[in-house]
Amino acid sequence: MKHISVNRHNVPRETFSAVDDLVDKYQEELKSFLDHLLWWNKRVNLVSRSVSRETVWEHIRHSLLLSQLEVFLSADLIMDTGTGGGLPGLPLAITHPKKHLLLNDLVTKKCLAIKQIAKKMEVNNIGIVDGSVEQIQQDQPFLLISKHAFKINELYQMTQHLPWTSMVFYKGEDLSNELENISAPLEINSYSLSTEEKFYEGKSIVVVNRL
Ligand SMILES: C[S@@+](CC[C@H](N)C(=O)[O-])C[C@H]1O[C@@H](n2cnc3c(N)ncnc32)[C@H](O)[C@@H]1O
Repeated sequence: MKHISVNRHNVPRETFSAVDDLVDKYQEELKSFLDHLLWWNKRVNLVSRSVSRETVWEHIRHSLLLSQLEVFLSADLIMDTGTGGGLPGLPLAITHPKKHLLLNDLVTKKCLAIKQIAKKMEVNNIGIVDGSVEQIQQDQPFLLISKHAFKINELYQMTQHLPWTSMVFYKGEDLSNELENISAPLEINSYSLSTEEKFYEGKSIVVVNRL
């Protein structure tokens, strides 16, 4: 696939340290989000029912890794599609109050739950977009992000009509089955998160740019 270039990078240890500093700074708010998420998870299936508090906390920290990449730093409007219980969108909104985040999910009851969480926590820099990402209408350019919800080609086909500037995926490192049927020229930068920490083994953040 000559029209799609894939460049691979490793995320350095300092990036994780910077995220840990951010977690320390917003410790109280992020712990409150964790409490709300687990409370709602008993009523609405937002994350796996059997998942431990510690693992959900890791997902929150994982969500924040994007905040260290230029593609996020330079974006004012960000849409998180397939957000489920608000990951990665809500932790990013909590720690970046000057950015505006739109959180989208297909399932109305998940959207209602995250709306309630944001209201209770007074997180005012978000909007909720209920329904399939295919149906969304948006004129303003934005950064499209998604964690563990879509394959690259799947989301690309569903959002060709939207003015996203880049798409960011939280996913594994093997992209071989995800680029078929994309005819447009793209540049992909894949940032490996594999470190000595078991949680991040085989995980990456993939940035897709239109050329
Ligand atoms: C595996 S969950 C991931 C949730 C969250 N991003 C996380 O990391 O915990 C995938 C989510 O994508 C949502 N989803 C599936 N198809 C969708 C679509 N066409 N438009 C918007 N959301 C969709 C599902 O409802 C589900 O909440």
